[in-house]
Amino acid sequence: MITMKEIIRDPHDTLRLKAQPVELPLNDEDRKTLHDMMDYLKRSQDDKIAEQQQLRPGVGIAAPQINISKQMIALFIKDEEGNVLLEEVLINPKIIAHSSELAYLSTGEGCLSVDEQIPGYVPRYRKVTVRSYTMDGEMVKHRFEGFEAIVAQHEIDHLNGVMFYDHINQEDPFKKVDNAVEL
Ligand SMILES: O=C(O)C[C@@H](Cc1ccccc1)[C@H](O)SCc1ccccc1
Ligand code: NI
Repeated sequence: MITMKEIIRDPHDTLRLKAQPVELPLNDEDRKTLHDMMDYLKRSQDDKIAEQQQLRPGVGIAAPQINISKQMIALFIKDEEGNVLLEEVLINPKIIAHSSELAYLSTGEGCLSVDEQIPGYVPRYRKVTVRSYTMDGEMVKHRFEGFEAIVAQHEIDHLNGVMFYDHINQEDPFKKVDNAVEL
């Protein structure tokens, strides 16, 4: 079971590697890893369990964050009423198209692998089309926009050794970003 102990922290080297593509169909070990990642997200969003197990809430997690340098991501996003908006795994994902328009969270971003707060806007594409694969090796295309697109890009960055703060304007972290919507 994944707890905060299994989540590696900056500046661990693995967070800066380009993760390896996984072989399809997934073997049992990789299937278990993905299941454990999704299970972490669900437990982390259950207030009681998160409190008991001292978990930081997450809406996404990438395998490199548990020191597995493979191209696997779990996404789990609910709305305020607790309805599931997105429950998806991305295997060997690639952004194959994106809007010219950008978007960023007015609150900036955090990361389960970064213990300190790093303030600043993180500009990302407002819409992305992601090609990825199912556990059985079927190719799928996902179109994400808004918050879901931001989460997907944050996680895909982890597969490329990129951290959210790499995108923050060092001179002026809260500088308004041209051609971007603030979410
Ligand atoms: O570290 C991770 O990859 C998981 C992050 C992903 C993330 C951070 C900021 C913005 C989008 C995605 C965790 O989900 S951070 C916790 C969190 C929880 C709910 C909403 C936003 C961020
Ligand atoms: Ni992160």
